[in-house]
Amino acid sequence: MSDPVSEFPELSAQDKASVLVEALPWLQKWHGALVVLKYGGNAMVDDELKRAFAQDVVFLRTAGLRPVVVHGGGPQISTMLKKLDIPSEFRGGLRVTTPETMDVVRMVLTGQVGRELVGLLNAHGPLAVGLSGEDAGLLRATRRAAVVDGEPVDVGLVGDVVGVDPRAVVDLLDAGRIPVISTVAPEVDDEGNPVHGRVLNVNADTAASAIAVALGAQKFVVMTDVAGLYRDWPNTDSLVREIGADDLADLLPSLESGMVPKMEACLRAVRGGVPRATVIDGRQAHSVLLEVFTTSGNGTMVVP
Ligand SMILES: Nc1ncnc2c1ncn2[C@@H]1O[C@H](COP(=O)(O)OP(=O)(O)O)[C@@H](O)[C@H]1O
Ligand SMILES: CC(=O)N[C@@H](CCC(=O)OP(=O)(O)O)C(=O)O
Repeated sequence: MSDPVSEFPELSAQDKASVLVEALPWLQKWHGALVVLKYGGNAMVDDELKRAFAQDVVFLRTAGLRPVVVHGGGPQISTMLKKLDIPSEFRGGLRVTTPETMDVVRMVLTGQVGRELVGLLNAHGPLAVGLSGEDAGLLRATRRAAVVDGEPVDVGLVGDVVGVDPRAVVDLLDAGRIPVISTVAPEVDDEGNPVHGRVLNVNADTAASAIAVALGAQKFVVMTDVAGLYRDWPNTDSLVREIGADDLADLLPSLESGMVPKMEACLRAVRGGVPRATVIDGRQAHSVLLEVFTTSGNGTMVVP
């Protein structure tokens, strides 16, 4: 392989050295750490950003961290449903999922979005392996209802993760691979017995936090399409840099729908033992690297 050329010829040698030196304590702190990254559908609509994300994940792995990617794909599911002329609506932030819609959700998440991410990561070497919540009993979910104006609403084949068996993910990490997980989950009944042949559509933020807790992750990072959590949305002066779990729990009821599953996921992660959960701006190239390896960090950090 020929030597790589500089991607940033406009930076001085001193600037480049400063960036590397600033990263040193963070490289030491996070060496060996298991980090779960939730990659959202809205953060993956631009090819350049997707490639930058793949570079960041491979960077983490090369620096000795253990990254696990959990992805969504809401916009991609909506695009495919439209192409197939299947009507689609959201109630209480959840997609109303008929059996026909579920086939498309599964096809798009596992067969399209997951495959694309695996391909982008593997442009750097044979690292990524894709799996879905259906593989090796990774996820189990029960049916849930959305709540709209205080009333439960039937949203069809939508689930809540009630169990995670992370052993397949750990096996891949131990083999030096990067697991890439799509969040389709087999249905179980209230006793935990499988409901044969049925899979459920689960919100990817919520599933990612359950996976982070089950893996005992040291860090949970959720990418989105805003700079972070705004206390007083959409007032851009109200960006929250750090928030404690109790403060966040008090704020949750006042948040609007898009941010609710994300912040709930962060809260569940820290309450489940993950020391830090961060929401970062997926529209900024290399936001993962900035979050993990710089002192100023990025986005909104939730701490216990
Ligand atoms: N308090 C808030 N802080 C930040 N974003 C908010 C807030 N309330 C609502 N939002 C909206 O939530 C959106 C993020 O949610 P969503 O679109 O579901 O993301 P994704 O597809 O990345 O999972 C933001 O783009 C923003 O429009
Ligand atoms: C139940 C439900 O709404 N599921 C989501 C699953 C995908 C997802 O969560 O994707 P993002 O992370 O890109 O939003 C959906 O069907 O869109």
